[in-house]
Amino acid sequence: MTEYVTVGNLQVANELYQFVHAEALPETGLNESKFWADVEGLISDLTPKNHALIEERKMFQKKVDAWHKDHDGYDFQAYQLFLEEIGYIEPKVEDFAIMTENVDDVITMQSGPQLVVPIDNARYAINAANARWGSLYDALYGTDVITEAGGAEKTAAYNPIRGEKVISFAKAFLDQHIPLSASSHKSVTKYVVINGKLEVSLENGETARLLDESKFIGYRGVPGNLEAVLFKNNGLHIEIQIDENDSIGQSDKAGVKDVLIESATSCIMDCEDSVAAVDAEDKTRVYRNWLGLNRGNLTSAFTKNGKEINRTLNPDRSYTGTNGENITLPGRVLMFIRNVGHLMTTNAILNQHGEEIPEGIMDGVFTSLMAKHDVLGNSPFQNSQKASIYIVKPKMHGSKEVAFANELFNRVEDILELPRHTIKIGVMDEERRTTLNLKNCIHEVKDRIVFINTGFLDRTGDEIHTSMEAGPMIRKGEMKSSKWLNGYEKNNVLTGLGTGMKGKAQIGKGMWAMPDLMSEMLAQKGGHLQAGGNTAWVPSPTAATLHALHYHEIDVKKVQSELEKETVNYQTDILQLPVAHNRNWSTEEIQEELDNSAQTLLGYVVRWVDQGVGCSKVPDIKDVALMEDRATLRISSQMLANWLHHGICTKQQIMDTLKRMAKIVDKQNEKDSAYRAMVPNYHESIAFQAACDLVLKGKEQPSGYTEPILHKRRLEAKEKHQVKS
Ligand SMILES: CC(=O)SCCNC(=O)CCNC(=O)[C@H](O)C(C)(C)COP(=O)(O)OP(=O)(O)OC[C@H]1O[C@@H](n2cnc3c(N)ncnc32)[C@H](O)[C@@H]1OP(=O)(O)O
Ligand SMILES: O=CC(=O)O
Ligand SMILES: [Mg+2]
Repeated sequence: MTEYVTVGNLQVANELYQFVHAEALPETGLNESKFWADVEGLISDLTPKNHALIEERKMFQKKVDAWHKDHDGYDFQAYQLFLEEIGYIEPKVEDFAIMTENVDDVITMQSGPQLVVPIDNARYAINAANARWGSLYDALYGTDVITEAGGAEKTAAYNPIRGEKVISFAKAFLDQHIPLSASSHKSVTKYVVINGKLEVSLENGETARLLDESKFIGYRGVPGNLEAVLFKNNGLHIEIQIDENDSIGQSDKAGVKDVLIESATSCIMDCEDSVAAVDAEDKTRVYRNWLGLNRGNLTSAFTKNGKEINRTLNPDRSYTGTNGENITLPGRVLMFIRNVGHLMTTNAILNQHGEEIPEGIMDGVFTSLMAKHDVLGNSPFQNSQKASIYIVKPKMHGSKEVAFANELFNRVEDILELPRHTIKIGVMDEERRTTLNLKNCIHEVKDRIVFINTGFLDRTGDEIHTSMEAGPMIRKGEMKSSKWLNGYEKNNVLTGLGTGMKGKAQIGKGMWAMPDLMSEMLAQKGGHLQAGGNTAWVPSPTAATLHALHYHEIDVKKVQSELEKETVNYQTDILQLPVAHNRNWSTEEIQEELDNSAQTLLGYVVRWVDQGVGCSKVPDIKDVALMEDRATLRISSQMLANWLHHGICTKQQIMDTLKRMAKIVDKQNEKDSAYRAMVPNYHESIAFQAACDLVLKGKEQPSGYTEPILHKRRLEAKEKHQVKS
């Protein structure tokens, strides 16, 4: 049972109240009683508006459902007109350009990878904050980018054959982007600095310089005996590390022990898709981690490979510049915090009627309160050089919901005594009504917007749910190449550019959801830059280091300058529903689709409900490990619900499939001592019941979201098993 403290007319969970009182509020310059009184006023003013917006979502869904039921077949013109008439497609605002000020250079000047991390996991969150720099040697050695052919297996001890391949790849990368005036980095025997310029000795006895000398910008050590050489290409840094005594450096002609890559320039500390936080206890843990990141004192102690590790935030990096001046580069990423959306309520605070308050309002207040410590300089580190707070707001439907987020942020700034527009917003374009009205959405926050991003996973879930009554959907694997999705991606970039985002805000692309397929990522994810994205999401620091290589190859600003000339309207494409017209799937194909969705769904849900893990790596039926989160779960559950609704499969088939897949998932988790098997007591397993609900009640879930069922079942599991998170 949650214990509450009465604060004015609010009931605040004791755990949260004590945290705010003792840890979050001190040194913010805020008066505690005024703060709570202001929060109470905010909750009482904005809760009815929040609820009204959720009601409006239901109203639209009802009308869309009814339209499809009334219209056999798909008449595009009629459908478009209908959406306009009901206000689902809004009249477009006049042209405008965003006006956001005080935005960090990472956003306005640099293009680079964006890492996402569940903030409830301190060990991962600190790792993410430190992922600004990554070892290219480690990223290559540890992944499938380097094949195991020819004796290059990943062995427990260092495999010099694999090591050779890694070094060769890294030096070829240097040759491509930091070329020498002659020969190759592979032939360098010494790097030295002479009169502020880099000079290299080659194994043939000759010397060379850089083809473009401006790419050398600094060093560590002394000019004749360097420890590090610093380069800049396309706005991103590369550091060659030299140490002849190091085990790798010893075997290198020039003593090179590693090539460090500026990797994730920014990171999203996530409170949403990747997090399982269902009550005051969980939310306080989330907020405490965020506070620690803003105060610079978050730590995590753990044992890895028999070694005790105490992980802390990395300091900035120092170099000597070419004119002998000191250069300092950030040692950490620029952090955004992703709040939850407008849907859920939380029992961490109850209002004057004893009702749960909207969780998004609570996140807005508290994540900004923690970030005020960064604005005030209450940390040895600095996140924003421009005294800004960066919040990503997900899962908003249409411009009214964005206007609501703006109103919330205005009010929060007033409560926290922050200048107007200190809080910047990243708008996730991941719901259909936002895609169709993106320009209007951006307009509502034109003074604080710093990013738009295609969250194509949630967006796919919303596409399925919105058109549930239109017919059975195409198979999951076909979604990525479907017309609507392509149009959605293009519309996002062109709308961003059309509202003046080039050089002012990020136009982001979505997650690489196959964390172990790095070779494939290297082959494909450059496409995000070619499409005009100046950032794109990666699931791990290693992926960030590898994805950073794309930004050396492609100058996104140039790509964007070309795209800015395009004036295509993609609305017609966006409205092409992914309904399967050719439905002659074989029994095997149908079963394969059911198996695939059921396996990843169960593999994710069982850890969420029983263990409170919000993001997991789950093998699919082909044994490819997939990043699963609430958005991918939304797709799987809505797919199954859609096929069930249209009679492509029966309830019995779904149940048989879930039960069969539960056995496989149990087997996959057999080495986890904390795991609770779902088989044979399906009725006892709260996780299995949650999985069933997600499919069988999927059609009724608001916008097809998974969190109402996940939260309810997790709370039930915590209660039943007396779990402390
Ligand atoms: C639709 C959307 O909203 S997408 C956004 C939401 N998704 C995410 O945020 C994905 C974040 N990624 C993750 O949570 C993880 O990478 C997972 C769950 C996919 C895989 O996790 P694991 O199975 O533990 O990965 P794996 O064993 O390969 O690697 C673990 C190591 O990588 C690190 N790591 C993995 N992912 C991350 C990350 N996102 N940030 C920082 N470090 C990370 C861990 O700290 C750990 O290193 P350590 O032992 O030194 O601490
Ligand atoms: O949040 C990201 C998504 O794809 O959904
Ligand atoms: Mg999402």
